[in-house]
Amino acid sequence: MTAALELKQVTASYGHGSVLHDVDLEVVSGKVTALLGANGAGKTTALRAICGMIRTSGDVRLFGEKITGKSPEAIVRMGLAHVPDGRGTFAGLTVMENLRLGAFTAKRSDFRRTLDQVFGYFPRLKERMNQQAGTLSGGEQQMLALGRALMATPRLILLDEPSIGLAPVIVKQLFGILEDIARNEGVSMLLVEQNSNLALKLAENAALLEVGHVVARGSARELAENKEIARAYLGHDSADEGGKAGRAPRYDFLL
Ligand SMILES: Nc1ncnc2c1ncn2[C@@H]1O[C@H](COP(=O)(O)OP(=O)(O)OP(=O)(O)O)[C@@H](O)[C@H]1O
Repeated sequence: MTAALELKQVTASYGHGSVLHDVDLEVVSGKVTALLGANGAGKTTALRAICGMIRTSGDVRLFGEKITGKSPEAIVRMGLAHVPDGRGTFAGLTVMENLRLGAFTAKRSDFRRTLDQVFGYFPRLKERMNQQAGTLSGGEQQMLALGRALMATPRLILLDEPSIGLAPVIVKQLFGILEDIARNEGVSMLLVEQNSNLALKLAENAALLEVGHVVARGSARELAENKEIARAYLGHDSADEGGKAGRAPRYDFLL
């Protein structure tokens, strides 16, 4: 089966030195892949590189079609949606106006059906459709960011830290909805998440970035059950055992 997303030997920079180095990564069609790593490892940069937002070399393919070098708009039109860190909703626009903006690349005839689907997942957005996005709670804004992405009828969604700043009960609800979207709509996802335990529960596969290099890759279960990785990255860190993020060895057996 063609991968939803495939990166081969991808290098990316902000103009100075490279931040991503020869990254290979895959998202299986219809599945969730988690991209994990410590602060500054390059996770957000990887999402920006995929979206065409920064200078990138190597091969990035969306459902088999090369997208390296294409404009962000062209890539969105090919079926990719990006829910960025900080959510990226327009604070001065209403919920409905934000959702309409999300639909700008979608077929007009899909609008009503997609809107009903979004309101089905997020009834709170329907209740608040005339409210300014900037007045929503953090959880509602994250729902709006996801709803706006869904309005583009994407085949692949890139999610950057959806749980950040949200109360645990809202995070649980949000991840339940992400699971439903992946399962019911067959939408593929690449999920960047600081909360690795949560991400590995949702994802089938995962990759671990360290200073711009992929140092481990495998099924989510393999990564979750690996003691060294768990110690270094998954919140079971222990100073006695020397497991500090950023000092982990390479896990070549998983590459
Ligand atoms: N706009 C930018 N211009 C220059 N350098 C940047 C920019 N954004 C990020 N960087 C640098 O790129 C490296 C990777 O940052 P990135 O934000 O991708 O990491 P991350 O894994 O997403 O971490 P975090 O979880 O802290 O956001 C860091 O060294 C960071 O300082």
